Amino acid sequence: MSTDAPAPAFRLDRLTKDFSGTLAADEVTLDVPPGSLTGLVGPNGAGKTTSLAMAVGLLRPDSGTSYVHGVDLWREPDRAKADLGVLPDGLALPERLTGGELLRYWGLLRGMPESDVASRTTELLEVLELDAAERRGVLVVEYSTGMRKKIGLATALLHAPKVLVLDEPFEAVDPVSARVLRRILRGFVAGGGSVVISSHVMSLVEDLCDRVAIIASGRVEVSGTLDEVRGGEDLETVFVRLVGERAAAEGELSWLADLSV
Ligand SMILES: Nc1ncnc2c1ncn2[C@@H]1O[C@H](COP(=O)(O)OP(=O)(O)OP(=O)(O)O)[C@@H](O)[C@H]1O
Repeated sequence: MSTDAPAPAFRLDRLTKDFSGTLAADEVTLDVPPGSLTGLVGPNGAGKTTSLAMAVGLLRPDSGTSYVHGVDLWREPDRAKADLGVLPDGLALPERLTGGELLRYWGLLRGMPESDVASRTTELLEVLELDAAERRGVLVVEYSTGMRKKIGLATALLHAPKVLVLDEPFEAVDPVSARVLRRILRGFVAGGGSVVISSHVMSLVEDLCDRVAIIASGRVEVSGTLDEVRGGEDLETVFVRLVGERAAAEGELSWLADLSV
């Protein structure tokens, strides 16, 4: 066996899901090396959320599994999930709590020591700029979409996981917070952590990620380092070529073409 490449920190291994005839994920396979930041991109309905949900244990695959540092997540979920921080799509949070209360609840549920939960909660609320809302006693149910995304991220980070899986973490997040988040993720990776994010923003993936996978119609079309996948072009060009661009039909949306009064 070759000893060249380190064992992946996170592996999606032939994950497959058929929703009553819709093959949402077709043997989706992806290796995330330790200390890397992988961007998962693909058009709407490509299977990103389905694949990530199966990979983190939120959706049972028809077949295939995932491994967190070699631990089979579907065979040993408790062990695998201890090292996993997840921001799922459409996170359902206990809403009648403040952000701080939610993090405390989450941390104690994870079995963390109270003092760690308290100090990390304070720090996370401050770094993610949720501390002012906390002082006003704002409940999560009253949070904006971006604030909900940030408190979701805080729950993913609280227990210092080794692998982060974040479904569209930058969606609805303001530019200042996005910078903070990029800084957090870069620091996390520099410390040996591994990250998978899904995103529709090619420039963000090119700026942040060192690896990328393009998924279309439930299949990983290409994956590798950013440079391998781009092959000298920009990511959007490669993406559109692989995924296929819909040609404009003559007269398309003609009712929008002349809005003169
Ligand atoms: N619970 C479900 N029941 C039936 N079909 C589903 C279900 N969830 C997803 N699908 C279908 O599976 C396919 C993949 O959906 P998925 O949400 O994984 O795509 P995605 O790449 O995350 O899309 P987007 O970029 O729009 O978020 C789509 O055809 C979708 O309609």
